[in-house]
Amino acid sequence: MHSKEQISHDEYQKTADWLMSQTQHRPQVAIICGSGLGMLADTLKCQDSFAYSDIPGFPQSTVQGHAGRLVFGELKGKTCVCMQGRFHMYEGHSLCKTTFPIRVFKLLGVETLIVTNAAGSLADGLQPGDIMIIKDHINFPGLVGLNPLSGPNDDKFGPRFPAMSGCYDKGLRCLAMEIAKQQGVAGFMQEGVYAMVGGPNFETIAEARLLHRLGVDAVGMSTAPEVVVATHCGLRVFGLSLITNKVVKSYEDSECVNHEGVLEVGRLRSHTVQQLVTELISRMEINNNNNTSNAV
Ligand SMILES: O=P(O)(O)O[C@@H]1C[C@H](O)[C@@H](CO)O1
Ligand SMILES: Nc1nc2[nH]cnc2c(=O)[nH]1
Repeated sequence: MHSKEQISHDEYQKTADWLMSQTQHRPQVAIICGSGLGMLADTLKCQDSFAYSDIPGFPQSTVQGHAGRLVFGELKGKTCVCMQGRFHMYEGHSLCKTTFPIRVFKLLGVETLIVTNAAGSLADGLQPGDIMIIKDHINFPGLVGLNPLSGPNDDKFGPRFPAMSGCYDKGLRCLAMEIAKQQGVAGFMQEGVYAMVGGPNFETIAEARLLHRLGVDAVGMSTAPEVVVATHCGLRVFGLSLITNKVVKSYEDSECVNHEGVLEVGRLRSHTVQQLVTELISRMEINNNNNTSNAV
């Protein structure tokens, strides 16, 4: 079911054209807010915002903690667009739909994508409340063919066989670490590998042990398809996971993860994430060669 649906170039373009007719903002940076991290959009000045239900072609967000609004605005001299709420495979969306906004952003002239998510930690050194800069990912659905790029390739967006090594920009990762040190939060920040699983259930103990043995530092239910599509169309990507819980790996452990707890940690750490992302956007250099006039 997931690989069959195709979205034509015209459909992405129609949505981009509609947005450009509704706002003067021409974003350079797009931000996707993970569960409980929607407040990132509040930092934008001179906002124009649109409910997903009002945007032609946009899917609808159905998850608690994902408001379902696209917010445009200015942040530290950069024009940004922020998704307050993302789309997950487990909601029943096709992977093309979950990643629909990414190609629209490309057509709007976006150059850099910042993805955030809530994730459970497998690494012993990552505690709830820690922030993991995503160094790389394992896209489990992608490994078995559930990939938003399946089906005929749209050459206007990118190549048939895109490379994914280096898809999380090293320069931005280093800059984020430097900022964390300056902001005094480096003690609870480290780089790691994120793995996407399909969800919506959390992991069994045996699954958690498997992921741990495979070298996964944090696990969640999103992000990888967005990053695959962004990398395919040439966007620079920065990603971070807010660790909201430890994934239970022991049969002796009676703790149980739940979505409310995930949202709560998001709220507790929201200010830190906001400050980090704001400073990163302020200090990142933008290559202004990806404006709407030469976007594919
Ligand atoms: O949108 P993200 O990846 O932040 O959401 C995570 C994964 C599930 O959707 C949810 C579980 O609580 O949080
Ligand atoms: N799969 C998964 N997703 C999460 N999102 C937040 N915490 C978790 C978790 O423990 N597992």
